[in-house]
Amino acid sequence: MSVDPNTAALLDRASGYDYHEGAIAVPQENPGDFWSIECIDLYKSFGSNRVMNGLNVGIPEGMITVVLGPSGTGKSVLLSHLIGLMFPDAGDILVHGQSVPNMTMPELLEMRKKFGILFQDGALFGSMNVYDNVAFPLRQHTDYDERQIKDIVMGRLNEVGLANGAETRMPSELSGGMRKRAGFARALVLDPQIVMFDEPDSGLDPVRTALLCQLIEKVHAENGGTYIVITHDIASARRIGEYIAVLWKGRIVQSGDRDDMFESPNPFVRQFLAGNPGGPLGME
Ligand SMILES: Nc1ncnc2c1ncn2[C@@H]1O[C@H](COP(=O)(O)OP(=O)(O)OP(=O)(O)O)[C@@H](O)[C@H]1O
Repeated sequence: MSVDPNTAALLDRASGYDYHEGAIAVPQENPGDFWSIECIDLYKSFGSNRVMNGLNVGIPEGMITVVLGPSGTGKSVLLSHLIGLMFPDAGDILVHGQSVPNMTMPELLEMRKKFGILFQDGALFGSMNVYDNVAFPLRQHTDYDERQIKDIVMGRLNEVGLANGAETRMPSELSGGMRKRAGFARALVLDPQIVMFDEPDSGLDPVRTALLCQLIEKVHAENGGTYIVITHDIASARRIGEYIAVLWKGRIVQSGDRDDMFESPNPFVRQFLAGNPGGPLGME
């Protein structure tokens, strides 16, 4: 399947700028030293819909990376590839230097233990209260007794500001922001090395989005680890993105440190980060 001529022309123009696809070229002596995750020349189509179109990006170890792009541009598909829920038609994904598409099922299951994921709506089990939701991964994947589980669950709930009686409430009794915080606590209970957030700002007003961003930064500062935040919210990217990758039409237009990105000479990136409807990128 070929890329439509307008897209090809815009991507060619974008590739004339310094940073395009450049970041992945940073050498590392040992796998995982610098890049926690590397996506190399990823292609993925659903029928005639090409979603990943030669995507290259590195996710730096130990930082908060924001993957920013408009709706429908392949952000959730990218997340699914990182944890081996989807596989590329071509290209490779390395997690700490190991190729995800080439893993056996047991290796995949082991690799996924590195990840904690906060889904858009928190993805809580509706039939369990907040405490049992957060305890669930511990009961599934560890031999801890209930006293140890309680220590961890209440510690994590305290961290996200939900250890104040909210633990006994059902998900349907929580606000959208509380559901996300409960999902965040659950994503952390197994001490993941990599935490992914799929549009943490979706459905939240600007103040609650800002508070959630503050919480993500605080928890990251306390726990370390590699955080990947998928969003189309530029304010969130500016607030928490130490490293930012701009995704458009299944490719990374530019990635780099926040300051480099917000001072980018690349008109595509400038348009994205300014949220400006006028500019070289269209939303067609
Ligand atoms: N399982 C699937 N089967 C077929 N097409 C899919 C599948 N998953 C995603 N797509 C398509 O891939 C494209 C990208 O979808 P994706 O959900 O990754 O976008 P997104 O950038 O996360 O968008 P949003 O910000 O709206 O959530 C869309 O055209 C979507 O229809």
